[in-house]
Amino acid sequence: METKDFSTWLKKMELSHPLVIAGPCSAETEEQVLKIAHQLKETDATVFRAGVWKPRTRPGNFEGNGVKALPWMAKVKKETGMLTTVEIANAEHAKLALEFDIDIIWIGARTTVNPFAVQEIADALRGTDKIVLVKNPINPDLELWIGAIERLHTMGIENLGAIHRGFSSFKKTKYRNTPQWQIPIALKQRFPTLPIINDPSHICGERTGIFDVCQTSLDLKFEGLMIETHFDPDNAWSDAKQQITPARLKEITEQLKVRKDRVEEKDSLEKLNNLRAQINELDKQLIDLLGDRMDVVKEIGKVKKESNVAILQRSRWSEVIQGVIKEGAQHGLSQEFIEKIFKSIHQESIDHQEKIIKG
Ligand SMILES: O=C(O)C(=O)C[C@]1(C(=O)O)C=C[C@@H](O)C=C1
Repeated sequence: METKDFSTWLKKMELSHPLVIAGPCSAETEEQVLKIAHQLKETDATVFRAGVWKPRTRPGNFEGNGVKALPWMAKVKKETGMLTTVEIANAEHAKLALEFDIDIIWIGARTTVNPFAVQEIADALRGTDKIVLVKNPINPDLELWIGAIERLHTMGIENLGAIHRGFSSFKKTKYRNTPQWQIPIALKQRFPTLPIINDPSHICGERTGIFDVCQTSLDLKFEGLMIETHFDPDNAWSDAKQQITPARLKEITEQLKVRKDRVEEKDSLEKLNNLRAQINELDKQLIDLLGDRMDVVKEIGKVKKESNVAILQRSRWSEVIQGVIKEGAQHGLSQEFIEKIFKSIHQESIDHQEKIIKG
């Protein structure tokens, strides 16, 4: 599967810009759906999205109009020429989406987490030539995301893609769902041709920040954007805070910069090569230093073995962390970054000392 070309469906669209999927969080009424779709005709949007079945975290919220809204999507396609897409969460939804000729079907984040549900959907969609997009699971688990894509591929579905909507976290951050960009990047490394669509609406959870997340995703070579759009966002029946108007969508896509794959100008290329040579040298020094540090850690391991002392030394480790955070700040390095790196270093130290103590 790694070597397959998954981008055919996107290439066939012959777009001169990243794919834009837009439309309301929920299909509220036929009038609302059609009004938004007609306003989107003035934008770069090629695909119209609307939630028909809405999985909600807590009960008592609007859970979508269900099958009743599917003919509205057909009307959108007929009146505007846009392709249509809805989220499905089970095999029954999958069958209905096929029956109503929805062009792109996406599997939601809360469904991707459940391999049984994904398998039932894959069975229901077996052999379809419709495009199927898989949102990342709500938990940061790349293998689960890939597993869902594999289940669909095994059922003969070739037109595949992924949607990155960020990941739930217990820790409060400025995002509704933290992007954890390293995860979609790792997906791209494994499946270089698999189109990945970014969903800044669910990452941000509010309007501000949408532009920045879009720009980051384009800088990381994502193939498209899915943005929740409503003519009256404040009065939307779901996710009111994160929807934007079609006019704002137009502004955003006009301001976004799509960058080239690589540097072509001779002078810049020379500069870049020089800087990369410096990076190579510095990386080598970093590894040498890490190796030296680990040699000292191993010596400490021997002392601990002789004295029968525990590997984990919490107060010493706090002292180390406090020191490097302070040092890092002087170099403009964030506390989060330093903590992440030193957590890995600490783990490696513990692994080495365990080997010494046990051996
Ligand atoms: O100072 C020690 O006791 C060590 O073993 C070194 C080290 C480190 O990597 O800095 C490793 C494990 C301990 O929890 C604390 C610190």
